Amino acid sequence: MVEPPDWNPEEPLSNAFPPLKNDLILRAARGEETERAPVWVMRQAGRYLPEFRAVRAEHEFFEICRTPSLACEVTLQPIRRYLGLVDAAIIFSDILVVPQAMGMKVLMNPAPFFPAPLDTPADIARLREDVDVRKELGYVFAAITRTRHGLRGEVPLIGFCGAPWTLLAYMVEGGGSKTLQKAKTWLFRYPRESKALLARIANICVDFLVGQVDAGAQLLQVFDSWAGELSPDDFAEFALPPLRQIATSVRARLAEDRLPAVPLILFAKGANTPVYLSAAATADYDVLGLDWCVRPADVRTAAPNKALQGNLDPSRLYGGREAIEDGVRRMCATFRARDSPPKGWIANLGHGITPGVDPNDLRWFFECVHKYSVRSALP
Ligand SMILES: Cc1c2[nH]c(c1CCC(=O)O)Cc1[nH]c(c(CCC(=O)O)c1C)Cc1[nH]c(c(CCC(=O)O)c1C)Cc1[nH]c(c(C)c1CCC(=O)O)C2
Repeated sequence: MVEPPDWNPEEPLSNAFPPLKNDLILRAARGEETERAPVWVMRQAGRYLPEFRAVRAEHEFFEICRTPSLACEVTLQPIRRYLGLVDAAIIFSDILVVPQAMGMKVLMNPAPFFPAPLDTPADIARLREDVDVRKELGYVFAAITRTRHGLRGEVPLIGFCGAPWTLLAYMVEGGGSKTLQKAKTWLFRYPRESKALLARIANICVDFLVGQVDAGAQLLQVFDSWAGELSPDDFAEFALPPLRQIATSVRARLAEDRLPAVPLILFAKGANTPVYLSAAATADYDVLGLDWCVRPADVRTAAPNKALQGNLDPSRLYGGREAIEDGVRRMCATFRARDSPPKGWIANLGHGITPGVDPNDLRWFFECVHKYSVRSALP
């Protein structure tokens, strides 16, 4: 493990942060209709940015995650570049730091790789029994506190974690997978053990998310990247209970610890159709993230009390200025349709930005959102 040279675990977390200058995303997340849509993009600190690639050329992926000064630097890169255009920062880290905290080895070369995945439930014995989240993941908290100061109040800082189902899938598959055959074998062959492990992961996520708020995170997002690989019934049986557990417990713990009641975002990729969304809407998240395979008008009735986030196809950013402008115009018109009830909307892509996008095209995406998400700009 790389020892973070600039982080003293004994150092108290300072929470005297600079005052926030832009609260657009916080208002939208709470369900308010805003003067224009706040906008950020998933993976906005990433390989499409030359300044990120320059840092990556010098440091390993998890070394950046574990070194607060580096994590802070790459989190700030897109904020600096797009100042005045982007409305939130997301802390640089990865969802796979939680399996690491549970005692699993995870490499990134360049995709995630677990040298010793969980083959059968007997392997659960290899996991750390009690995870001291502050000890294992305190470097994320230190990075958040440092970044909150570094942001100087320009935009709010988002903390995040992976959802238990997506994390279990990585821990069992040992990396990415097209079919999730091993992870699904677990769910269907060992449902009891799977549910127990999902609940155990959820408990760690709760400590991790509460710690991130304590350190300075102003919104939280849970990424369930593989939610849509489950049938609606299996989603409801396996993925949803730990997602509910996370939202309910995080809110209770924040209140107990007198921490800010930050908005919670759930991005359950692929779990987009009304049947999934009406289930997801029963969990206590403020915002539901959408991928690009659904029209907002079709889901408003399934989740009437939720703000929405999304949902331009990230590949549109490869299509040039006209394709981006057309896509954003249409996205704004559908999220802001006159006959839809006014409700919070956070503009975003429908999944993470991909390597190879021209950073100037992302700038154009932001500019188009600023232009077309103003209600009066629409026909
Ligand atoms: C599934 C998942 C992972 N990580 C994450 C998810 C959920 C979102 C999603 O579905 O995309 C979440 C994530 N990963 C990263 C962030 C940082 C914050 C941000 O800018 O959004 C966040 C929020 C950095 C990263 N995480 C990773 C990179 C690129 C790796 C590199 O720098 O070499 C970055 C910037 C690597 C990573 N990490 C992961 C994969 C599958 C990969 C490799 C493939 C890929 O890049 O998409 C696991």
